[in-house]
Amino acid sequence: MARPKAPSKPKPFRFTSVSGKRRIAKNIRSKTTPNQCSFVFLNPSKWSTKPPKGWSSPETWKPCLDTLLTTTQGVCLACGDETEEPDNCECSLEAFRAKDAQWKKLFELKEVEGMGVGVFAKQRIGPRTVVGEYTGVLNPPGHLYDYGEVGYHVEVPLGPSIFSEVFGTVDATYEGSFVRFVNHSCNAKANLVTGRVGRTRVSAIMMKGNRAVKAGEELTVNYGPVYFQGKYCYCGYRRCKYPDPNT
Ligand SMILES: C[S@@+](CC[C@H](N)C(=O)[O-])C[C@H]1O[C@@H](n2cnc3c(N)ncnc32)[C@H](O)[C@@H]1O
Repeated sequence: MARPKAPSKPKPFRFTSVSGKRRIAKNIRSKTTPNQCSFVFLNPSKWSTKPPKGWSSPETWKPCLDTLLTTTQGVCLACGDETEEPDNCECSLEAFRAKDAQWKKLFELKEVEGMGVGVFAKQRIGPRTVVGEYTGVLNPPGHLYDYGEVGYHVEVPLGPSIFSEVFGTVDATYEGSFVRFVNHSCNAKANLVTGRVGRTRVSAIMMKGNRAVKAGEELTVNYGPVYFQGKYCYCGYRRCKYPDPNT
């Protein structure tokens, strides 16, 4: 599972501002420009040659994508195989990612007042649709915010077992897919899920079983209570759980 060849020139994301102008997207706090990237990769120099605490078989430790992300368990997010038997499906990660690369057919990025950029559907997206993979650089356990910005990370279990207690984080601060722009709502219609495609563990956004987004509607997920410790939510839902008392 070598890192795929990166495109020669990284492409930034563009969004439509509230005034209707097309702009290059920036990260909320650092104002750095994230680039589009359709795969998960790692920088071996950030990973210790010693196995992380809790790693099940220290003698097999090797900080590479094959060791960290190959799994034979979990639901396949490409074909929906739920049997936890990866031999039932031969889904290809490349094909899954190639479909994701066409994201602009289904979604567009638009400014959401007070929340930066958000993801909007161009056409109806139905229940249980896998919307896109959360991609970026895989950071080691315990390095949640060392190399990135709060808000652009997802935790991912490492090693062959889905019951692993060792977690890394996929950091999309500088490189990631369009799903890094998905905002939080207390009435979210999608979830962030961890599954597999073929034999590779992936994190992706998936529509809930009973919810759909209409054309023109924003796609949102629930970030969970930990994210909102000490922060306010501006989702605007009438039963918002973390409202700003001053608004
Ligand atoms: C994964 S990013 C989403 C994309 C982000 N809007 C952007 O422009 O890059 C998460 C960040 O978006 C903002 N955000 C998303 N949903 C929010 C909400 N419901 N209320 C307040 N801020 C939100 C916060 O700054 C959060 O750290």
